[in-house]
Amino acid sequence: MACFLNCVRFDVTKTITDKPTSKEGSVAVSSVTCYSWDDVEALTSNFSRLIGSGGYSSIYMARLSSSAKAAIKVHVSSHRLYKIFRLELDILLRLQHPNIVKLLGYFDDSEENGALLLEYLPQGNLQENLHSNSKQVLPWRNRVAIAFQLVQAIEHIHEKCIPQIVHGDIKSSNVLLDKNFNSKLCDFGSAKVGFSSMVQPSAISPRSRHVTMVGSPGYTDPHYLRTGVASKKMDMYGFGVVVLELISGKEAVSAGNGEMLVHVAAPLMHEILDSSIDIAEDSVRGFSDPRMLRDSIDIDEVKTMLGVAALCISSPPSLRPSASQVTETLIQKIPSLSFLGSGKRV
Ligand SMILES: Nc1ncnc2c1ncn2[C@@H]1O[C@H](COP(=O)(O)OP(=O)(O)OP(=O)(O)O)[C@@H](O)[C@H]1O
Repeated sequence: MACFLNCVRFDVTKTITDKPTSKEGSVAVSSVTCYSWDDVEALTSNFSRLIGSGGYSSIYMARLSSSAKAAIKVHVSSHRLYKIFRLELDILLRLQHPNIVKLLGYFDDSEENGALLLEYLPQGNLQENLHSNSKQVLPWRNRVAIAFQLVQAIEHIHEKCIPQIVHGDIKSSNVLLDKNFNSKLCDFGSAKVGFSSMVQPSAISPRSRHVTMVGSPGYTDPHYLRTGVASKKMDMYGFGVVVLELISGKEAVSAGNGEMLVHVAAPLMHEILDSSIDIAEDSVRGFSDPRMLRDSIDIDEVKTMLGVAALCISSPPSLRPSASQVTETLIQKIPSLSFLGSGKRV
């Protein structure tokens, strides 16, 4: 494949500096390198190590030097899917946050081929870490930290960058973990950009009225499925499901019987939202991941997390909390978050 337009070789670094302003008046700056296809082949040693795959892409290990690793997300070659690549590239160029995967560079032929060079997250995605037998059991305090960091990433895209962004596909396989199990949100290929709170889906065909769905089974907001209206609150629904996964260790959709976690959790969620009942410790323990050490779980923290999940998934969208409300709740009610540093935001 030829080297296109303004792409340069990786040994002649060309950086693009993007400076979107945030609501808080701070300036996000990202320096990103543009690569040729030859560079992509060289960085991946001819695509020798596949580290992940999704509906639209394959992700390969890349080596920037003998010690520095990265990941290259190569989008499926297609004129239609090129738009998804461009969307993800344009969004990642705007974002700089410790809990959002960092864009290091990209390849773009301006027609149908694109690749993103991303920071490498060695612990893989949260779904594998929670549900694969080959992984060590995540302790409770890591689970709380992952939820806290994820909601801060969501808060950033919803409330702190301009234009605001709805991710559109919050799920555990889109949460990556670094060597210390800090979480980073990835995969902005389903995102919606540039509106205040609600937007009609852009992909409604005028002839068929067919709505192109975003979201994944087990995580998709039923309100979105009914109305086709995407909003920040659909991200909060996905976040609620991830919190249930973190607490229970169960998959969003059971690989065994196909049952959805939100259905399994529904009776407990109703109990929690009924403020006249103080939920029993046995119910909390009964729902919690049995692989976690009994003594490592703080029942009050689990109750707080269950309460957050209940508000995110059981309420109508207008009553669901915003990401900043969840962040504040977690800071106030979960003292163990102090191990992240100041006890406030990381
Ligand atoms: N930067 C990275 N570091 C390590 N692994 C990664 C990285 N990016 C992606 N992966 C792995 O690849 C998987 C798929 O990535 P991603 O979700 O971005 O692809 P996708 O094609 O957009 O998938 P989807 O089908 O969810 O749309 C992730 O779940 C993860 O296991």
